Amino acid sequence: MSAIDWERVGAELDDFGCAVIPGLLTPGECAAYLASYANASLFRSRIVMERHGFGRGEYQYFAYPLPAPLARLRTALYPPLAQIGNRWQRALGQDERFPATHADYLARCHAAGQLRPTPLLLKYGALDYNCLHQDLYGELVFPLQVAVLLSRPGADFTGGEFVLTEQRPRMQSRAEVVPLEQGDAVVFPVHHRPVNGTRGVYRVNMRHGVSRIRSGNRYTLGVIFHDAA
Ligand SMILES: O=C(O)CCC(=O)C(=O)O
Ligand SMILES: [Fe+2]
Repeated sequence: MSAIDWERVGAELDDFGCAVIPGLLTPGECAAYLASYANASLFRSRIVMERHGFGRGEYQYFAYPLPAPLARLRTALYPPLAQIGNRWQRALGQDERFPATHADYLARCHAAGQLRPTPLLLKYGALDYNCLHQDLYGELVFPLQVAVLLSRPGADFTGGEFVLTEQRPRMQSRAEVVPLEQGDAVVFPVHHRPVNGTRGVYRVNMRHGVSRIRSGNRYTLGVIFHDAA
């Protein structure tokens, strides 16, 4: 965690709308998260994506208390992301500021009736995919989130690329495909981000998803910082 170059992460988020943190988790940590998918007692709910028109595949939301390593990871990732989020708030002329610690942000969520944990594990098999979406779960939205690839591309699965789209006002949309290795994390905006244009700062709408898995199984850990209503 201490080795992460947050300057670079912030700059790439500004320039491209996403940034990769290589090797955020070790192969051993990835394997442990992946294995925990089978432990139903760790989760508050399981979603079969096809039933909701979300795509194909499934995911489970962790229950509170989160597994200790996950709680530590989310707490540690939050402060530098809150700084980037606050910089974006200023750029967009928004008044809301994110507190310095995740505990204080969660207290805000809880006061607003957003009480349920949102970190999740996603599981995809051959032909599965995740439609472009935004992880909004109530009024309070922390502007950045993180997804960690737990499986090995090329070995455990093929296809299944992480995809982001950026919808610019009155302009054509732009796509980014984010290559990830096992343990790499991608940081990306939950719903929008500021972009510097010739006539000042404007706001672009962001969505993320996963292209079709061609073969094998692909698992992801999703870290979202706001709780759900
Ligand atoms: O499986 C992925 O890479 C996407 C996960 C996702 O949608 C999320 O973490 O919110
Ligand atoms: Fe998502």
